[in-house]
Amino acid sequence: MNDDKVKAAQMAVELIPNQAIVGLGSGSTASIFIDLLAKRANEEAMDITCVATSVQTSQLALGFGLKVVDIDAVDRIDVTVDGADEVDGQLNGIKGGGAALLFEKIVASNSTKNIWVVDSSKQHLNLGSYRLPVEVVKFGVHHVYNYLKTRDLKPVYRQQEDGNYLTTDSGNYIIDVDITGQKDLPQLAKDLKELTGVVEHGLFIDVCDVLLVGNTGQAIYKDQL
Ligand SMILES: O=C[C@H](O)[C@H](O)[C@H](O)COP(=O)(O)O
Repeated sequence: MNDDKVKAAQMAVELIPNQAIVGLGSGSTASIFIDLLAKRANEEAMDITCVATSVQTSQLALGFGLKVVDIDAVDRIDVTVDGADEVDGQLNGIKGGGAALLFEKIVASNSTKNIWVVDSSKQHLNLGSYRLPVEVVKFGVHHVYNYLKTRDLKPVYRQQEDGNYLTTDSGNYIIDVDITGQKDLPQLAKDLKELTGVVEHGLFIDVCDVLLVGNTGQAIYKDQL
């Protein structure tokens, strides 16, 4: 287990108040957080209700004994803790390396506070080292792929180990694109959203409120930047 991810997850667990409705992210760092949250909730007899961002996360949390409810069973999520694939100096990020970006963005959008847990390898001055995941409905996907090619985004279908295209929890495909050289990311985010067939993309702009960095023990608050 990566110690830096554990440290970031530990820092996040300390920020969860009793009786909170907690959004559970997806990926390896979020999974560590879920484990530690379950332990703390058990030790301190906390009353925590969780909303999961993927089938895998839901199963993991239930396995640890956490109470998991459907997102539509709650009015609002108090705090969501999630990982990220890349984060810039303004706390904007790329997510979706684990293909959970759609549910992650829905949960994040309905959360009062979003905490990201990372190790410092995820921090970059500008986004683009990580390929941006774009979630696309299966019908007509190749037309979207071709369009992304014309935009010089160097699209690549995400594949499983067996060579088949990976299918998300919502039954869609993921196309990973190269955003190096894209100067205006908010505009790119809009353009991608407007593209028929695109369900969501992994650019999370102005979403993260607090970034917890494991190796340095830093807590970076968006409103203090
Ligand atoms: O779809 C997956 C998520 O966006 C993850 O939060 C992201 O990939 C980071 O995962 P990890 O903590 O495993 O690096």
